[in-house]
Amino acid sequence: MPGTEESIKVAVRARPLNLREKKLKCDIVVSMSGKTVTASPDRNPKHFTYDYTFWSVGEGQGTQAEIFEDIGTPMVSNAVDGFNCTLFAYGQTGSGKSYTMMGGVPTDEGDAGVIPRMISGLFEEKDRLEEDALVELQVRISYLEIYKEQVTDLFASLSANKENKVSSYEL
Ligand SMILES: Nc1ncnc2c1ncn2[C@@H]1O[C@H](COP(=O)(O)OP(=O)(O)OP(=O)(O)O)[C@@H](O)[C@H]1O
Repeated sequence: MPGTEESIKVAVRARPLNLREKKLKCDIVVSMSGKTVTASPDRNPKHFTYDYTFWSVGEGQGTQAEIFEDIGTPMVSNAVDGFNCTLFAYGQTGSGKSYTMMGGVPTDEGDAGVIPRMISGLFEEKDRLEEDALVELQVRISYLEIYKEQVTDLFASLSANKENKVSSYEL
């Protein structure tokens, strides 16, 4: 991000155990302290340091609002300053990518993910700057999924594509 030492920031988020994992009485095999994540803390611990860590395992911890505050807000202000920004979610299936990016229960505002929060923030900034007649801003958005080396345009099925075909491209 401009104005900071590193142009790429990496965050890790732990999600709560799901029902299946609870039924199986699975153990949580990571711990977090500050920016350090420890894998297998009880035997053969391995430490990894990130720019941000979000525990999200207990109630009210690592909330959607905190993720937006730490990651989304600086990206909105950098985008408004004219820099290209990318937010990229990576993780195995069921690890919480969609929940982090888009959110959970649609009717619960507190559950909204980083994308809807960033879009609101972006348009608030756009309105504010245009009201002051400082600039005229254009906003362009694309929404892509990369799965098994296939890039899929997730907006394609929502737009004018009447046959409901999703555009995708081989990498
Ligand atoms: N931080 C979290 N707090 C509460 N629930 C979460 C959290 N992260 C994920 N979940 C829940 O875990 C489940 C799996 O999450 P999600 O669908 O976001 O995973 P995913 O990585 O997008 O999976 P896939 O790659 O299979 O699409 C969902 O029911 C989601 O609501």
